[in-house]
Amino acid sequence: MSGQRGFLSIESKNIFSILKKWLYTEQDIVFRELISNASDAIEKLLTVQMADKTAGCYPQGKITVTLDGEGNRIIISDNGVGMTADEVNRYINQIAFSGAADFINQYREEQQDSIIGHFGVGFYSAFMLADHVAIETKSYLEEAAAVRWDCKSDMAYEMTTGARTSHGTDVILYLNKDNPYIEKADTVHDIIQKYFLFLKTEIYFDGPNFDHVLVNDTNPLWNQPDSQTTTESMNQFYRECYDDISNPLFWIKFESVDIGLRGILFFRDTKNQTEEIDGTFKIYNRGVFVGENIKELIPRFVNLQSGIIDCTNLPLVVSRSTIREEDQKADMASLIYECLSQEVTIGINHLFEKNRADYERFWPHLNAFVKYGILQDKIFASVMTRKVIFKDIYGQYKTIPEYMAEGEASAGGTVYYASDSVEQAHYIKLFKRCRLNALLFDHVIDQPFLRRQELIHSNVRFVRIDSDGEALFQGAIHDGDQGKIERLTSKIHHALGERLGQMELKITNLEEPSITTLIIHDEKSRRMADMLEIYGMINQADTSLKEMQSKSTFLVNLNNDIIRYVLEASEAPDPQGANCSKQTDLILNQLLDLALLGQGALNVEDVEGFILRSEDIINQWIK
Ligand SMILES: Nc1ncnc2c1ncn2[C@@H]1O[C@H](COP(=O)(O)OP(=O)(O)OP(=O)(O)O)[C@@H](O)[C@H]1O
Repeated sequence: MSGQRGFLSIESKNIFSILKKWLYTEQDIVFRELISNASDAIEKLLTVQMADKTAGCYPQGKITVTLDGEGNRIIISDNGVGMTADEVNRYINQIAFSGAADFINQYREEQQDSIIGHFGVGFYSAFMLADHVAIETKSYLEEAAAVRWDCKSDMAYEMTTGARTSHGTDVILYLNKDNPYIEKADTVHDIIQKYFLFLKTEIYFDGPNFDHVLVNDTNPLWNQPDSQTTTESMNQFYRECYDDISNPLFWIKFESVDIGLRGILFFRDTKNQTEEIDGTFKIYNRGVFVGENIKELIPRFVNLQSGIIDCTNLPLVVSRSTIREEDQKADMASLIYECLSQEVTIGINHLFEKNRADYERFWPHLNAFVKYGILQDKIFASVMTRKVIFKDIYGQYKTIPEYMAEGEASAGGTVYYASDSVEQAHYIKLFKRCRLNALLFDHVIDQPFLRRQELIHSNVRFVRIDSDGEALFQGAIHDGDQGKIERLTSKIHHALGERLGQMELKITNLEEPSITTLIIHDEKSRRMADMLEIYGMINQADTSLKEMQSKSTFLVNLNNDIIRYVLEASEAPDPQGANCSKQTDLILNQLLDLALLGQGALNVEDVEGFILRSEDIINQWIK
């Protein structure tokens, strides 16, 4: 071939100037671009072979990256389709594909990293590392001559007869003095592995301390049939891929032929941490790394777990020859997004339906994930809302429909819940004593989850265990009670006076005789008070202000021995001269304090009175 010289076309100037700006920012992408081209060339040859039965049988595709320290070169070789002189002219010299130029112009104003990270600038990225780039290539076509192309970054090129004897391409980078790779074979190996860990074509690396080392896994687990994968292989894959010392709890393998998507979602062992942290989602395009945790592709709640997807139609790597319209890109992204929502929904629902024991065993790790998913994702919510489980106060897991079906406490469409099993321990015990049930809503996500449930199910009321319980404890007034109620009311007002504050007094016969007194909140006003506290409008310690905000009732059980004693106690001095009224006052004050203590709402000022009265009672015993 007689030498051909020329200058690169005008559009390439744009690319060069942009590349210069990007210099030193993300030089790793040179490897991504050039190895992708090599892999494409091998794929093209396979396509030719499949389409044309008369075509020869080509050797298995192979890419070799060589770090030549002595020659100060990096060489990327493939045995793919190669290029004829005409193709080099068309694809390399005239990069005048207007689409690409437009595309680059459009994005040049944007943040540079995001452009180069997501959209390949192709072969010309080689000039980020090298002042001089050469191509040695030979087309697979019979009779095609080998071609050598040399270009120094002054934009002039020269084409001469090449040295290759077999089809394929070598791209040779004569490195700049200040390139960061020549002494760092380990770094180069790791970069290739980062981008091409799962490429279908074998990639070998040669360099100081690397003797033709295979870099990638050409048959990743998500491409293998289930019969070939074992629990141990999955566990090992997960631990290595996500640098975790624990095995995953379980995984979901999925595939959508329509959009060319395959992947695995690993459910992480969160070790019962109360604050779950995000997982890592790795995204590949035909085994080429695209990015991690890309929010346009991975539903937010799915990203609480770790996973991997490989999609042949990913929009984020845009080939110069297949630049897609913006709206099409957005469509593909939302298809992937929806597909992931669906797969996760199917997987978790399957676990609930087919293996409830494991679903419950994993629940501490899945709790926030499932509830967050319901709050955030319509598809997931439509299936999983009725399958959220809560521990009840007896330690059994139940869905809300299961709890409602039990009757008793849920009569009238009410779900009783405890939001803090320590703070509300007194009421939990009370519920147990009355053989009633309530669910534990004690995760931080439970309150927003509950509010959403109320919006959706207007016929279900959620009531905290210490609120609106009067109906639950089934108070009743019998014939002849009226007189007792009046007498007791007067004794209570005499004893407690101002201490009752805004509280309503209610005297009734509760079915359960062991309950003496109870403070019951009005659910609505209690929530209002809690909200004011959350927004800092009420100080947490300021229990009296909180009380004022939340309407509550002081419930006194006529069907209780202590209350009967108070009721019957004479107000005249006894034969020893003791003042009986003083004694009932003391008992009633003490009962109010105990009710407040049960609520965790005893004021600092009241504590002193409570201690003195308690000592008084002990003194009366020991005398
Ligand atoms: N190793 C190779 N073997 C055969 N042809 C190649 C090789 N490298 C590049 N080419 C040809 O040169 C063209 C331009 O490559 P370039 O990497 O610049 O763009 P692209 O691969 O089309 O798009 P992208 O911007 O995504 O990289 C390719 O489309 C291909 O036809």
